[in-house]
Amino acid sequence: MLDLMGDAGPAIEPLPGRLTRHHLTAGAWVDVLPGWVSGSDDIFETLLTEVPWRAERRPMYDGVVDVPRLLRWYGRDEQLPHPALTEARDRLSAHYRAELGEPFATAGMCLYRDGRDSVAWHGDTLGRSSRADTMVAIVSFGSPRNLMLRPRAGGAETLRFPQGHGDLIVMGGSCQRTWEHAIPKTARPVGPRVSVQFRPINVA
Ligand SMILES: O=C(O)CCC(=O)C(=O)O
Ligand SMILES: [Fe+2]
Repeated sequence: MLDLMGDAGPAIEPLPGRLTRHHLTAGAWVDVLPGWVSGSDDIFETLLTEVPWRAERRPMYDGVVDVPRLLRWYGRDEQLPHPALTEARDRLSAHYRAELGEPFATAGMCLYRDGRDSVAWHGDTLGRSSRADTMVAIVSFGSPRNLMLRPRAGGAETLRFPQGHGDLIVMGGSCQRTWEHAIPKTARPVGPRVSVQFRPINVA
């Protein structure tokens, strides 16, 4: 999982011509590029140790439950915790500029401490993404976990996209409105994973 060349710094490959697009139903798509960021050990270490992770609690039924992952959200003008993440965001913005029509701006981060941490089925439908096509680009660091996708309309099979150290997945088109995604819990022994989600402004 971790890079063999431990002291090699992060390197971010150019995006043009390397992404594979999967067209889903209803105008949704995902682009994938495994191993987009190499030499990611340094980024992962920084994310684990320097991000001020927060535990959240949310109302559920008649009680309050712990959100099963730690969170941190970086606004448009906030310095990201590692320069390679700024470079990743800027490369994504440049590559998708024509199709997206605006840059990626915010960075949401999740820390899945082990296989018991997860995110339940949902679409990122707060803000403009409830009505309009948009993109959410996710870069993963650390232990691999599965990102699952299923159409809201039901019917089609659930799709599984394994997300490992340095992998990129971009959900685009109507994906947030017409499909749902999840990171399921796993009984396999897995170490921590951090995901960094880049979104345009007013998409969450
Ligand atoms: O961790 C991931 O890859 C997905 C996180 C996610 O879906 C979210 O924060 O909205
Ligand atoms: Fe999400």
